[in-house]
Amino acid sequence: MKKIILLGYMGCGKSTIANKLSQSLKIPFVDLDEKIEEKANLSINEIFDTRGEIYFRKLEHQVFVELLNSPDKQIIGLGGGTPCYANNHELLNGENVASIYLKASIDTLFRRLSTNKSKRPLISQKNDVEMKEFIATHLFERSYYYNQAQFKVTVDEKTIDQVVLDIECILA
Ligand SMILES: Nc1ncnc2c1ncn2[C@@H]1O[C@H](COP(=O)(O)OP(=O)(O)OP(=O)(O)O)[C@@H](O)[C@H]1O
Ligand SMILES: O=C(O)C1=C[C@@H](O)[C@@H](O)[C@H](O)C1
Ligand SMILES: [Mg+2]
Repeated sequence: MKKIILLGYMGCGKSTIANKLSQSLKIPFVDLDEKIEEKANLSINEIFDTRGEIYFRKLEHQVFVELLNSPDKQIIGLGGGTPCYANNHELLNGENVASIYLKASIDTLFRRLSTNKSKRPLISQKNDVEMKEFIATHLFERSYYYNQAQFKVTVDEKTIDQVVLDIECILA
């Protein structure tokens, strides 16, 4: 398998799990958000603030396609919204791709994101009540796209190592 793709809502653990999986499988990890920041030479927050979300979504699609077309074996951690724009969800079932949805509940996401929202422009200005409501609605709207992944791993109440093991079983 050339590309292992991890996807799911902000805070579900894509970057954390991909890093661990990368160490365990000895396959390099590429974080799509970081690649976009490199390419634009701006942080995600700066891209949203100065260029707007539509510009970001076009760049996100372009960088995702470039990564998929590269010949290297890679673990790719998508951005939280990647599968939901520009028909990117259709790329989750491409040749040589294993796509895995890291599924987290609203409560898990709220807990993780409320302590860590400054780098996430879609939620950075929201208070706790607004954020919980936003996550619930947004996750519901996005679930159709996340469910296009080939595999699904529930992450609630699991340690990072447990999630990594679950993924290794799927890939074995
Ligand atoms: N299985 C887990 N158990 C406990 N905490 C976890 C687990 N997985 C991730 N976390 C924690 O949840 C937070 C969010 O994780 P991470 O940044 O990896 O999410 P992400 O999906 O990459 O988010 P984003 O889409 O915003 O980049 C981090 O603080 C991380 O340490
Ligand atoms: O869920 C989203 O739409 C986003 C998630 C992040 O990973 C970044 O890609 C950006 O903040 C947008
Ligand atoms: Mg991440």
